[in-house]
Amino acid sequence: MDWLQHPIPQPDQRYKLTAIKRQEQLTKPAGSLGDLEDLAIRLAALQATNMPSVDKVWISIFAADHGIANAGVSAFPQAVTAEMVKNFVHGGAAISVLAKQHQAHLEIVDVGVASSLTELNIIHQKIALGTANFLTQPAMTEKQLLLALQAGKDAVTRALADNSDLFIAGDMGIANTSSATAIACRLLNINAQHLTGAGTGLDHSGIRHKVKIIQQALNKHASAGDLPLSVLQHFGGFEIAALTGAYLAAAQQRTPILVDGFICSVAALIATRINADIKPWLIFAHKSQEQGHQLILQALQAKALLNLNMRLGEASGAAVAIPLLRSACALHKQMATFAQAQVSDSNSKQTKSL
Ligand SMILES: O=C(O)c1ccc[n+]([C@@H]2O[C@H](COP(=O)([O-])O)[C@@H](O)[C@H]2O)c1
Ligand SMILES: Cc1cc2nc[nH]c2cc1C
Repeated sequence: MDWLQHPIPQPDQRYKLTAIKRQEQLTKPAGSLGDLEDLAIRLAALQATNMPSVDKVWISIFAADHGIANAGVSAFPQAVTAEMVKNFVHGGAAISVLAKQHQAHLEIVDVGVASSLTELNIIHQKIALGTANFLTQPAMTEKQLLLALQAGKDAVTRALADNSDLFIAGDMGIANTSSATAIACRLLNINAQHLTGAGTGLDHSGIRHKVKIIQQALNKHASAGDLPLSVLQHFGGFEIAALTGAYLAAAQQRTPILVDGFICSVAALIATRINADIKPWLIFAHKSQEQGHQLILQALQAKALLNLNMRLGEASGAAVAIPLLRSACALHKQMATFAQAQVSDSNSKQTKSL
């Protein structure tokens, strides 16, 4: 698995400078398009082009189950993971609607759903029938971890073969906020109490129980240390490992990444711990309502584009941000410059009327 350590290129500074200059020349007061200007400049540098575009968007949803679901940490039963995968395929899920609305390619990858999905038209890379319960043992073996990371890389290979100019990944897995929370607690050295949230909708006593379980697991695996791959192996899940592998592979291959909510941001955090050079390739779409997301974003020194109180996962928060990226690119490309439109710029002499 030496590919994990492959270098990640820096964004292209020449295209960045050219894009900054162009933004200064467009017919608007300097900086008035705010974060949309930064987005266009970032995308120009990442895509190494004068005119960035996000016309071809690729979305991979990684689905898997979690042994920790047995500990009663989710408001929903484990069966929902498989049921939602069917819903994705049949077009009824939020991400199905959003992918269609934005003409994005949507694929579902089964990396560890507990029930058989062989009849479905999805990518079949099932590693096991869910992770082991990390309360009692490591969530996965080292071999399983490597397979899950590879499944993420494989998704990027398909995205690039399709000439995608933006990569989005999403997660589906009942109990995966417990997995993601435990990982973040260990990587950031924070107690479970400060990071644990409601996930799919636990009430106060449900959250108290979830905190207890996650803290117990953190104590049990104290000797696992805080190296990112060890933490991932101990706390899971297969879809989080696939997200991590996908993000690293996308950045290695110069593809900008639009990151979804809490679970995806934890995968992004793991990826930055494996190779900090990934940072500029990660565009954070939204701040999830999940309690710990703000702390993860802070740790990554990242500002999310949107704050819509969403907490769905399945790449939905990233998908709703696609039009923002498209607007940023369209403005950058199509607005007239002051010279072209013969509009006086801020340096022009004021004509004094007597
Ligand atoms: O990404 C988020 O911000 C997010 C926040 C809360 C819940 N989810 C989704 O809900 C599921 C996990 O929630 P839970 O309560 O079962 O741990 C999983 O399928 C996630 O995609 C996702
Ligand atoms: C219904 C449902 C849909 C989801 N989509 C992503 N995670 C989810 C969790 C639940 C429970």
